[in-house]
Order: sequence, then structure tokens, then C-alpha cells
Amino acid sequence: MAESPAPATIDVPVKSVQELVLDPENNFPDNYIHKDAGAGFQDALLPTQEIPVIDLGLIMSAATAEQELTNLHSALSTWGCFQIINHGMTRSFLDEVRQVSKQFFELPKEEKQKFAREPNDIEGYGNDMILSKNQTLDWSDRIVLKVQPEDQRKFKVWPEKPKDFKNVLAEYSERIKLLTKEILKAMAKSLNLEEECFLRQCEERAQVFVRFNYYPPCPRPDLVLGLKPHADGSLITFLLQDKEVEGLQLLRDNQWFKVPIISEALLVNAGDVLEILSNGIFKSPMHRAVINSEKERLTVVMFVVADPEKVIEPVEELVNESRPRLYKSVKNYAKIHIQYYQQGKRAIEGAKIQP
Ligand SMILES: O=C(O)CCC(=O)C(=O)O
Ligand SMILES: [Fe+2]
Repeated sequence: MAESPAPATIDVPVKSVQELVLDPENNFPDNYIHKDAGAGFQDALLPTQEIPVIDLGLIMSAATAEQELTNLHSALSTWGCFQIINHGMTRSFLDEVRQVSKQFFELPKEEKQKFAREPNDIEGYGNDMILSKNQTLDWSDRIVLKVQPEDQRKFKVWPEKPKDFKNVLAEYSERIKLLTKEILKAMAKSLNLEEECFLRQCEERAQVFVRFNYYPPCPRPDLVLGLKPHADGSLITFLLQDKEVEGLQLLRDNQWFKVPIISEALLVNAGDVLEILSNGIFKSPMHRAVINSEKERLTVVMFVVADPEKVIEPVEELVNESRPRLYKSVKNYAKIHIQYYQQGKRAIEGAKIQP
């Protein structure tokens, strides 16, 4: 019998959102519209109880560590995120990261296309990976690059312009690596676990991806989303927000909340892998990005992903009679996660042990 042909890929590149915006008719394609938009995406509340701010300086100092670790524990078990300050990166360095990102998206289309994502690859410049015909697309262009481990960097898709791009990104990735260590240690301590417990998940072969999200203005912010609701498939995520334009919203108790901008802070959120490791004590929050009818918005996101070869499962010490094990063991979770994401589904549901 003849072998059946490999399924034809439907992941063909679509026009960048930046190009759509330039279309004088501004008739954006139907597949960007969320049919169930309801009252619109702009109506999120501001949190009455602020999204917590965690000061790394207080965690590092013996006199204040205990209280700040309690705050960290509380932040991750309620919101699933916090804004971190005193993280060691200066405002001017963060501005440089924002600046080179902006300069890249301002380049002519031909220059950006040199670093285009190939079908079925996640790295490179482009937009949504198309995995199903009915997929609702995100109103954002992006560039995704693997920055760690260093020997896996695919320089073929790293922008050549602006000329500082590579250096600034390499420096940012180094800083994030150091910060990840401190935060993972603090998270473990806040659960009374041995300090290295989460850190072990990202020794040597852990992967870090950066994603630059560029959201052009959109004439219908009530019907279109910059990024559809999702939780991250990472261990943890660092988000550098736009300094001027809000857009990130978080779901808590079935209600969407706006995340305020603190320009010198990074928003740190738990990803699904941390939720699994912590046996559900830390929450991987659902979030989405809304867009603006007049202003563009740009964010830079670092996803710290567990080693794809490592089995992820709840830490033994966090499983007991009063808190039974909630998740199965999973491997290469990031890959499963992407497929679920493009179908608008939550991958972690598949990892839950059904009662
Ligand atoms: O741009 C934002 O505010 C959200 C980005 C995000 O959630 C992501 O890239 O996973
Ligand atoms: Fe996200």
C-alpha cells in the first residue's frame, strides 16, 4: 500500500499586521475578529487590590527577607504575578531594550523579511502560526528568538539592524538569566523548599525565548485582540511593558483586570510549568493583550522554559493528604502548549489529574 502523503502544512505566512494597517481601505480580514467579543475588550477593571510589587533588594537582605518572601508567596498564589523592582537593571538599560525593539519594527518590510519565520518554525519575524483554518488571529507582529542555551542561538534569524540589536539582546538575556536564578530561589524558599528546587529545572539545557510583540494601532479595538487569552507555557515569564501604552489584562475570579505600567519594573508571571511543579499553589494566570485605536504598543517578553528533556511533575514535598497531587507528569510541555494556544485552549487542563 502506498504511504499516505504527509499532511499539507497550512502554516503559510500571512500579511504582517503592520502592512494591513497601511491598507487605505483598512478592511481587515474577518479572521482577526473575535465573534464573541461581547461588551468589548477595553472594559477591564483596575484591580482594587493592586497587583503586588516585589522588591528584590528586600529579599536579598536578611532583615527584610522573611516579610518579602511572604508577599511573594501571596502574589503568586493569588494573581500569579508581580511587578519586580530593584532587579539590578537600570532604567536607561531597559529603555535601550525598548529602543532597539522599536527600531527593528520601524525598518522597511524587505529588511525585516530577511529574518522571517519559516513555516512550522517558531523562531523568526512574522506573526501567528496558523494551525487551523478557523483560528482567530492576533493583531500583532513579532519576532521570536531562542536566546538560551547560547549554543542554540540561530543567528540567521537575529536582526542585523539596528546595529546594537544583537548586543543589547545578548546583555538583556544575561541579566534575565541572573535574575531568574534569584527569583527561582526566592520562590522555593517562600514554599519552605530547598533553595535549588526550581532552579534544577533550568540547569544548563533550560531554554529561554524572547518575543518582541509589536501591536500596531487598530481601528476596532472592541473586536480585535493583540494577543488572545492564554496562560504561558513557561516556567516563568518576564514582561517588559511599553512605557506609555497599557494593554495587558489579567483574569482573576472570572474578571479581567488592567495591569498598570511601572516603567522601571518587569512583570513576572508564573507559567504553567511552575503551576505544575508547585502542585497548583502558584497560579499561572490567564492574560491577554488589548490594542489601542491610535497608539502602537511594544512589549518584550522573556520565557524561561524548562529543559524539554526533563519530566515535569509536582514537587514531592508539596503533595500530601490535605493537598493531593493535582497534575500528571509531562515532558516537552512548551510544544504541547503552543498547539493548544493556537486553538484557543488551555494546555494545563490536559495535565490535570481528573478527580
Ligand atoms: O504584550 C503583552 O502585554 C502580553 C504579552 C504576552 O502575554 C506574551 O507574549 O505571552
Ligand atoms: Fe503571555
